Amino acid sequence: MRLHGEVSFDEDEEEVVMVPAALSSPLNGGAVAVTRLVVGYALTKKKVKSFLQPKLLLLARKKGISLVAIDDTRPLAEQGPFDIILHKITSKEWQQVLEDYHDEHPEVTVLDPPNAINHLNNRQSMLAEVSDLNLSSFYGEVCTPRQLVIMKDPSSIPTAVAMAGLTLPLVAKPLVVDGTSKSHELSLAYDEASLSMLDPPLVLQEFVNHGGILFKVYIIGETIQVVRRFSLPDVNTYDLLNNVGVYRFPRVSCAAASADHADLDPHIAELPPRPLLEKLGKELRGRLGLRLFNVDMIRELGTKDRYYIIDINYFPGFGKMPGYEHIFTDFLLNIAQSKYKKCLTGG
Ligand SMILES: O=P(O)(O)O[C@@H]1[C@@H](O)[C@H](OP(=O)(O)O)[C@@H](OP(=O)(O)O)[C@@H](O)[C@H]1OP(=O)(O)O
Ligand SMILES: Nc1ncnc2c1ncn2[C@@H]1O[C@H](COP(=O)(O)OP(=O)(O)O)[C@@H](O)[C@H]1O
Ligand SMILES: [Mg+2]
Ligand SMILES: [Mg+2]
Repeated sequence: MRLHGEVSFDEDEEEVVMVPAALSSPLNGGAVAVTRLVVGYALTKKKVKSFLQPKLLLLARKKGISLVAIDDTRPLAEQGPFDIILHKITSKEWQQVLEDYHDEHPEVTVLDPPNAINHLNNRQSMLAEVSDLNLSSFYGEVCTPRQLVIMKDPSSIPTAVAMAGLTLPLVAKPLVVDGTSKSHELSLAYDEASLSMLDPPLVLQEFVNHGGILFKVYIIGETIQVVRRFSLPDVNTYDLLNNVGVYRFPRVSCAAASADHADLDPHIAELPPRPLLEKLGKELRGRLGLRLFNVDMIRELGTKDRYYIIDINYFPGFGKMPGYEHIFTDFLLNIAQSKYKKCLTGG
């Protein structure tokens, strides 16, 4: 572990060690840690605006965390040194730069490793990781809707759907998730014949009625926070019998507008039990190899504890989370603290 400074002694003759982390407990021999943690970030302008809010920057500074913009016009190796690199850039070039840099600097924590993030850039591999969760002993069952991947030939879709036995209506989602607005252009299909109007590659996912409320489960390291968001309305039999075609629908649930204070049916609005969320978070961190993500989860209408994961997002809009600045800065310091403790114990 690279120390930023050197051992020195303050006026109380206390050994003061400059370490790249805020250690709340005294160091060996009673030294008190002085903190400085350097976090390099590679984020789009839009993300910088939504995530690096003044309240985060202020608290980070108070906690001895320097947030440094990575200059993508200069070699990464000439920048830093960094303790942590935080990023959300989808280009292959950036991924290669990051992987080469990490080969040279294994001591730098990359949040999160590009190869783990790539799993979420495809709506098939995204959910494949969580299709066989077995959490039923933790207050509920969590699964994923049945879905079918269509790579090409739209005319083949109606037959493929009939062969797969998928139940209408279906949500059509672009297969690739790459941060563009196109990857969020979703449609609802009411009948099989209309499916041939769709534009592969896509995934067709069975629509699950869930009372129009979705749970956004945000995960930052070991911290989990769940919020309610408005979602698509239920589709009843009448709708199915009296609608044909494929309908594009706008982005509904990423709006910051929370449904947490809406007047909702308690059976629909009741949050998933905390033990379930804790177990789910632990499972997903392990399976996905990620520490910064969220999960769109719905409870099937009429059930008490049957949940479906319908979407997983890397480095989502944490800025919308109440109190995110405290959660995120503590998360960064905990990373450095555990690295430094490992360094002290040779672990
Ligand atoms: O896909 P969702 O569920 O709308 O979540 C979005 C999504 O993560 C989006 O990222 P991207 O898929 O466009 O790359 C996030 O945009 P930013 O990275 O600019 O923040 C949104 O913030 C997410 O919304 P939410 O945080 O409500 O899940
Ligand atoms: N299988 C589904 N059943 C019911 N509603 C769904 C389903 N899939 C998506 N939705 C609705 O569409 C919204 C967007 O779908 P999602 O998979 O989260 O795409 P995005 O990555 O664009 O957020 C969800 O927030 C939810 O409201
Ligand atoms: Mg979503
Ligand atoms: Mg998404």
